[in-house]
Amino acid sequence: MTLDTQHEIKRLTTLLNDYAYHYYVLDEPKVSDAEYDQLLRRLIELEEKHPEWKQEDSPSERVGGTILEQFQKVQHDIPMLSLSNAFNADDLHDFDRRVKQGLDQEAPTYSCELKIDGLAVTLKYEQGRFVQGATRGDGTIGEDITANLKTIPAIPLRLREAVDIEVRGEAFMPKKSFIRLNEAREKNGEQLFANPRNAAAGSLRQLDPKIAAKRNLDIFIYGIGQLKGRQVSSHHEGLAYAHQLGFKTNPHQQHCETIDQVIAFCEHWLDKRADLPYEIDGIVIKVDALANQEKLGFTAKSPRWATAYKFPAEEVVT
Ligand SMILES: NC(=O)c1cc2c(N)ncc(C(N)=O)c2s1
Repeated sequence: MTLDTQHEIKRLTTLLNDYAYHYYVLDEPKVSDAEYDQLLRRLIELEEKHPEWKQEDSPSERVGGTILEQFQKVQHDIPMLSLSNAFNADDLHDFDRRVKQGLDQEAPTYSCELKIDGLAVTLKYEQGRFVQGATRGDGTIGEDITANLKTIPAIPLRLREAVDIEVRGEAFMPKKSFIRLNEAREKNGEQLFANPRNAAAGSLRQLDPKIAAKRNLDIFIYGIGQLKGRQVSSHHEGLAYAHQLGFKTNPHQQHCETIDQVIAFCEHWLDKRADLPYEIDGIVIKVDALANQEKLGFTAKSPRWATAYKFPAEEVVT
C-alpha cells in the first residue's frame, strides 16, 4: 500500500503540473476545471496522510504558507534598469540613429514586444527549482515576494530542464479579473483599485499569500537576467529558450528589420490594445543581437539598446 501511495502522489503531482502548464502557460486546456480540481483534492488528501512524500513542486505548494511579518530585502545580482521613453515616430527615428551610430552604422534588427502594464519581477531558479522571486524595487534592492509569486499558476515551480537561471517578467492582473475584483470590493464597501497595475501591485504586496492566491494574477516573462551553461546570441532566441523551459512568454513579439516596421508595429497595437485581455502601456523595442547590446551598453539608468514607445494616456471615461 505505502509504495503505491508514494507512487500515486508522484504520478498525480506530475499529471497536475502538466495540466496546469497546458492550461496557464500554453492556454491549451487538456482537462476540464472539474477534473483538475477533483485530481487536486485527491492529491491533497494523500499528502495530508503522508506529508513526507509531498513533492517540492506539488501544486498544493502554491496556495500560500504562513502570513509574513514583513518582506525581506533582496539585492539584484544584475540591476533591473528602467527604459528610456519614446513618444512619437521622430523619437523612434532618433533612437534608431543613435543605435546605428553606436554600431558604426551597422543596421541592427529589433525585437518589438508589448509593454505589459503590471509589476516588474525577477524569478530565480536553481537546478530548475523556483527558489526566489522579488519585486524590482529601486532596480538594485527589491522585496522577496516568493510566497506570493508561487500562487501564480503560470509561474513554474520546476522547469522542464534543471538549469540555474534568473528571468525577468511582468506580473499583471487580466482586465476581467480586475473588473470582478472591484465589483466584489464595491459590494463590501472597500476602496476600489484605480487600474489593473495597482491591483496587481497591491495583490503582490500582501503579507498573506492566501490573499494573493485569490487575485487571478498572471505573468509574461520577457528577459533572461542570468543564465549558466547555455549561450544564446539574440534576445528572441533567449525568449524562445525561456518558453522551452516552461515559462509563459507573450505571443505578440515581432522581429523588425527596420525602424519603419517598428513604427508600424507600434501604430498597430496603439489601435488594437483594447482587444487584449490585459493592459499594455506601450511597446518595448530592443536591439535583438546580444553582441550589439553589449557594444551599445548602458547609460546610468537605462540600456542604450532598448527604448519604450509610450502610448498616450487613455482618456479616463468618468
Ligand atoms: N523596464 C523594463 O526593462 C521592461 C518593462 C517591460 C514591460 N512592462 N513589459 C514588457 C517588457 C518586455 N517585453 O521587454 C518590458 S522590459
